[in-house]
Amino acid sequence: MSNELLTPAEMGEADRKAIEAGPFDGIKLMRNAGACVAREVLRRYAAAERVHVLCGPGNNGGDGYVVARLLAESGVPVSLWSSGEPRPGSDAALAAGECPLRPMPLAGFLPTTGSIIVDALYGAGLSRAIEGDTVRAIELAITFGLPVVAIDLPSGISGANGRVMGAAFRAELTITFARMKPGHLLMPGREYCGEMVLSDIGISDAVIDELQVCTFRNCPQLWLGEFPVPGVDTHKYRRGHVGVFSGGPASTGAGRLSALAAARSGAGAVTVLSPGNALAVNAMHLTSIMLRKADDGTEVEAFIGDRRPSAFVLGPGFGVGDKVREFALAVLAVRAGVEGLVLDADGITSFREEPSALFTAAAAPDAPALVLTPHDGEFARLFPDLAADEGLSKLERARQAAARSHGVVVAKGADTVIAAPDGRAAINANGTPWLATAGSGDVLAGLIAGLLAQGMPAFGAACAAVWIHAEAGARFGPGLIAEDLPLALAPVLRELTYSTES
Ligand SMILES: NC(=O)C1=CN([C@@H]2O[C@H](COP(=O)(O)OP(=O)(O)OC[C@H]3O[C@@H](n4cnc5c(N)ncnc54)[C@H](O)[C@@H]3O)[C@@H](O)[C@H]2O)[C@@H](O)CC1
Ligand SMILES: [K+]
Repeated sequence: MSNELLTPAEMGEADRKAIEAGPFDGIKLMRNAGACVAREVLRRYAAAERVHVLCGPGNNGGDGYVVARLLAESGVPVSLWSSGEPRPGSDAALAAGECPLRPMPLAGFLPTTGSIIVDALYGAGLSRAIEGDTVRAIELAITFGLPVVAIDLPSGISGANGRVMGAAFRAELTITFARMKPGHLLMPGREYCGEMVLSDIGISDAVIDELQVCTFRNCPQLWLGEFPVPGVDTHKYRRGHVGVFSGGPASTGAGRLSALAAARSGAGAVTVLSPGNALAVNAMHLTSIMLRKADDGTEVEAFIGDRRPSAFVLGPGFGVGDKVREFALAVLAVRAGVEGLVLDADGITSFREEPSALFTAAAAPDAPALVLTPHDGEFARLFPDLAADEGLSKLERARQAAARSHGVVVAKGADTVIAAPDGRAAINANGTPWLATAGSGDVLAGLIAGLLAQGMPAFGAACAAVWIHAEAGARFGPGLIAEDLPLALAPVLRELTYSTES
């Protein structure tokens, strides 16, 4: 696995363990890191008239001295600038000693057009806001419109949470080592990193395994082993049955989008549970998807008893109020057969006055899995204290929300975070702005429920759905509307299904 995300502290620990385990000591790891960066610079920026390497006082600067030496040895014109001397005896001091170029003070940094910048000022060790000469260098890079290649992280971006600390370089390319960090994927860090390259510098998987990391980049590797593939002897009810609650006559579309997505995801049957006064509207728009009246808890329970549904979607277009709470608690009270409840949109907002009722129901032993899919506003309604806590990253917020709610939390956005109550979390990285369209969240909710209904565990189902949804949106591209998404899921699902067979 190479999709673990390491905080800067965990990365430091991995460096130490790798050095202890050998065969590479600190300076050798640094030479490997510098060599990876130099290779990328030579390959991608062969036409650069000059490379300005900006070195900080720590090991990030140490990588920079290696890059400067290797580029100079390759005949590239290099200017070396330093914001502070490396500590005597450190690996960075050794790397500086091996570099034939003498650094000039960063205070005098003046680039020329046609050159590029290698940013080796601060990486994992950034501990406070950037200021002074570094801010000036960042401004000059912008003024001259120079491409920036960042080593490990663009200086000024926190590896832990992706925040800009004072100011930051906007890199065209960021080369990081061993594993990515949360700050590479959380916004705004992701935008500042530009294209990302993950380089192997000789830190083994065994060393990373020892850290028992529970934060991941969301990619198929994380959940493909749990992805449902129907056996040849299956029948429709073995592929799961999803119930989707519809809103009233004027807001039935959202539920139908969820229903379509659940059906496309491979669930064998889908039923729209509709208020009596919206049955006619729903009936006009449904073909393979079933329709059933559900005006109160008794009718929901009767449906569960008769049809043995395995997952539900509640919230899209439903309207805020008592009925949501009644239906959600009725579903969470089922003790066998129902795998999960996806609570979205109005479903989340309806619990704002009394979230503990929801969380307690989800905490009960053998309760169906709860999956919450809030965007920022909905998140703040259910978890106001976490949303207001400036000290928490989106990753930490989602993780705490999952622990508190006893549910899987899908904190949506350009950097969707999926967190499980047991502490696992994944940050999604294939998001696309084309998904920022009305109804796209309804499709996501249906997709999660469809995967849950087929027996996929809740965290995996949520991660898979987020990734598949984004992949489908990105492939469709311009012109995408939510109605297109259920069908656009098909090629992505097809590829995943066949890749599990190889
Ligand atoms: N052996 C290792 O540990 C390896 C480390 N590597 C590199 O080492 C980096 C981490 O090195 P370090 O832990 O030394 O950290 P950094 O080099 O990122 O920064 C630490 C130094 O910067 C200073 N500093 C932090 N924030 C500052 C600010 N806002 N303004 C001014 N000074 C500031 C600190 O006081 C310290 O001197 C990684 O990002 C990676 O590039 C790689 O060489 C691979 C091997
Ligand atoms: K850097």
